[in-house]
Amino acid sequence: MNNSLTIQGVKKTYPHSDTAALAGIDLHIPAGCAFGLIGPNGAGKSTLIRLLLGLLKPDAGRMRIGDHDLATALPAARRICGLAPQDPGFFPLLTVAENLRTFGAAAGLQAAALEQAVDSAIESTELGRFAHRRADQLSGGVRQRLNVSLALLGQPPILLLDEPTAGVDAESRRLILDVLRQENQRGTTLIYTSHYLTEVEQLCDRVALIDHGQVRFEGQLQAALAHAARLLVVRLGSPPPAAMLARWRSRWPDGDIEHDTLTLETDQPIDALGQLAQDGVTLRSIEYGTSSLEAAYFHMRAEVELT
Ligand SMILES: Nc1ncnc2c1ncn2[C@@H]1O[C@H](COP(=O)(O)OP(=O)(O)OP(=O)(O)O)[C@@H](O)[C@H]1O
Repeated sequence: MNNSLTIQGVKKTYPHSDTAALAGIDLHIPAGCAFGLIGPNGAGKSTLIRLLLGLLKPDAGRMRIGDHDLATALPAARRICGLAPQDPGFFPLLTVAENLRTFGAAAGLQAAALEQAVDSAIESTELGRFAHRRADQLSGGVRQRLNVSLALLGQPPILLLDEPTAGVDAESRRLILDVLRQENQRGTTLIYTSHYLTEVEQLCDRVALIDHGQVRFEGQLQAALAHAARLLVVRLGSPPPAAMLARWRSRWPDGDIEHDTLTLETDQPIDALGQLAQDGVTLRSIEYGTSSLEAAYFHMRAEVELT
């Protein structure tokens, strides 16, 4: 089965808004990939997920899920996607098991297949002891486990997960990540949005940074991390005086200077440190060669601000 996704030239402006939520998105998400969508609040991540689910219509562009073009075959595309939305849509007065049965039936599962799908979703998210508890009486972590288990119903080959660990305790968070990793190892394609970059780093093999409705970086996680490994991050004793700041901005036009922190992408960290020593500044700490998605994220965001 083809469980890749392709997004071409997708644009969306909400009614009564004068800025585009998505200003032309092109992405290809390969089959079986764990794809992290990252970006600041309001970047357009949830809008993209809503468009992929057909909850919104794009103003321009095309989207394919598997072999299905969303403009002409939305129901078929929806059938191969499981969704964990940012605001869970389950019924508060129904129990966990009743919610699962209701959603499973709505997705077309029946009789023994429905019971088997419900049991399997409960088991993988360890919801057994909450099966008969009403959804509105669940803690935050267990609610999100239910949200994820609804996405898993019937083992769809594509999962769209919009911040499924927001507000979740460490235990439920680990459980959710483990479940998603196992799904991905079975070949399920994941599209995963989160503000927790360490999670994205643990789970995903490709990432896209979205900002102001545009893709600012897309590629292998390892490429983003390699990028971060060339970052020199220097924390100064105090913010540089205005004249020095101006000198640095012309010396390192691509550098980022935020209060008392200078970030440069360079292969020559010793040269840069030598120049700082000549300027006579006090250094509080120096980092080079560390690679985390968080470091890469801040650098990519700084680059966006420069453009
Ligand atoms: N229903 C709506 N009506 C009007 N504007 C909206 C609506 N939903 C989102 N927006 C706007 O569209 C832009 C993109 O929002 P979106 O929710 O897609 O961002 P996001 O990256 O998911 O943010 P977050 O990380 O906070 O969830 C923002 O400027 C937001 O204010």
